[in-house]
Amino acid sequence: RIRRYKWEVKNEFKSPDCYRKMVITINGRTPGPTIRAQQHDTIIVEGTNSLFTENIAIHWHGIRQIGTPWFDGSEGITQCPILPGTTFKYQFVVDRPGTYVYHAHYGMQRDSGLYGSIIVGLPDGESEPFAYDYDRNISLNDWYHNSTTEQAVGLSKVPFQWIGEPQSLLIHGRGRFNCSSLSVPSSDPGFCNTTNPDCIPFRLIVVPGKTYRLRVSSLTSLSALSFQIEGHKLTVVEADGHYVEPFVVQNLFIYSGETYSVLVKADQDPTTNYWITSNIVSRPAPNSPGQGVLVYYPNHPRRSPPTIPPAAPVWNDSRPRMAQSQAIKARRGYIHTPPAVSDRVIVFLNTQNELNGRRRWSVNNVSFTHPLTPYLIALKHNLTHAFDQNPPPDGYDFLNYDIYERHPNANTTSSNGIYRLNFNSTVDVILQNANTMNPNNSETHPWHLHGHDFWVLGYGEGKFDMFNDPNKYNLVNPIMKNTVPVHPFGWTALRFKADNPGAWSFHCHIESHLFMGMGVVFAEGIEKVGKLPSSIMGCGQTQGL
Ligand SMILES: O=C1O[C@H]([C@@H](O)CO)C(O)=C1O
Repeated sequence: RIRRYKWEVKNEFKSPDCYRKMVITINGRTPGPTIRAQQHDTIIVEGTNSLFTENIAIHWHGIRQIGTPWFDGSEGITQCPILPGTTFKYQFVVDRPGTYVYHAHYGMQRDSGLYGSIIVGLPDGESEPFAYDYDRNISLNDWYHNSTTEQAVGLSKVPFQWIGEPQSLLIHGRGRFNCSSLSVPSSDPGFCNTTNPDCIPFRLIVVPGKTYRLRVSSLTSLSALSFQIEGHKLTVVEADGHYVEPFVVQNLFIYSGETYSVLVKADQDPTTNYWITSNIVSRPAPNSPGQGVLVYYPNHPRRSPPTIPPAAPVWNDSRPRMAQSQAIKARRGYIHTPPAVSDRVIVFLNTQNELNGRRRWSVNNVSFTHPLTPYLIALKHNLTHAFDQNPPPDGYDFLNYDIYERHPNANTTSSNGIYRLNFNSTVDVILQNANTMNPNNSETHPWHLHGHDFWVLGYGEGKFDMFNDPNKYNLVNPIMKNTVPVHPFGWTALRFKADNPGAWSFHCHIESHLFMGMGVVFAEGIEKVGKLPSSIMGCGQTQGL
């Protein structure tokens, strides 16, 4: 089946957390419309860019774009930007059931509210390996009051001006900023108003005794979150479109770019309502939690729970987060066994550095910059001057580097060179975390791979040991994912098959970190890429192709 969507992308004033701000909407909404489809359907989205002055590009996160690498939606990698006033048609097949997301992939535009969910069901007659009565969707986000452009200017200026922590957390597009905390109150009553209908808290109405499949996704700009429903256990059954061997948690840790399905049974005292909360972990965030309400039918939906919202986990204890990452295994009967060995091992040391006085993030001491000509087009048309032809390094100085200290060479290098992978080869990637430029500090980075799923072979603390740690890899039932955290001062090991012809971004899903250079590009099987559509052309050296 073909599912067609016509979207208009616009600037509008909205108050998702009661504070009025210019946002980017799709057909008047943020989050945008949910795409619902069945496995093997073709999705056609005709998106008109009605922004006044900004380009756009939309990435279909978790959809591998097999045979359509030009519709991945990553500006500068797979396409030229979509200019204001123009309409771009994305067309691709959703080849796997599961929970996915879409979002802007142009600069840090996702932060302005251009995001939504993609839900792919099984074909008729097939069923999931778990039972539930109702299917519901919750997207989580964090929210800033200044504009994406202001953030970008601060991040790229000397001295560096950090974006700071978000002003609020949104649950399905709604949050609650404390308007009375504004230092300069506005005379305009609509400017920050807790009675604004845009910021009515999210409510999930449940029927006592029924089981709900909640599809929880996070598209935060920065924050790692802990999600919980007061008094209710969450059974994790799906991660990034793959079935998980079920396990029960009180709170789900979720990183930007991840999706999960959890089963929740409405089995508590039905005479009251319960808090649904999101809290920031891994960073010392001063703000209040995201709050929604689980409403037991037929209680009044406006009735607040009688309790104080459940306490957040301690923000700086990474052990429970590491433990939950390690608990996620492929479900029995749905295991894709990884290749036993790999053809190439690439170790990515993640560091914070400076480049000509600017604060940057680097991978193996290379801070990524975008070329003007998208890689896919440059590679296919052999435009060898479009980007640096020298590949970045496959590793770093393992023996001597101290991950618990600041990078000794504060001045990093920058490049737009890429990693060329042999087609159909098996590649291992070890993400190695380290100290930032601040003493005794290491952050959490969710890394997202376009165009593929990878097996998560293991996580560890400290410096990855090339000789011993590979012996501990899980080759029996590793989960496949497209986004994975690397925990503070830790490492994460992945394996994937370079079997999807195209050019694919692999990057930290924190908007500001990617903007500051925390990403790489993989290319494989370019000779197998079909004829590129002319709609992706127009920028850099692609004019006239
Ligand atoms: O990129 C970042 O910069 C700041 C901080 O390191 C600046 O000192 C921070 O918390 C980041 O994640």
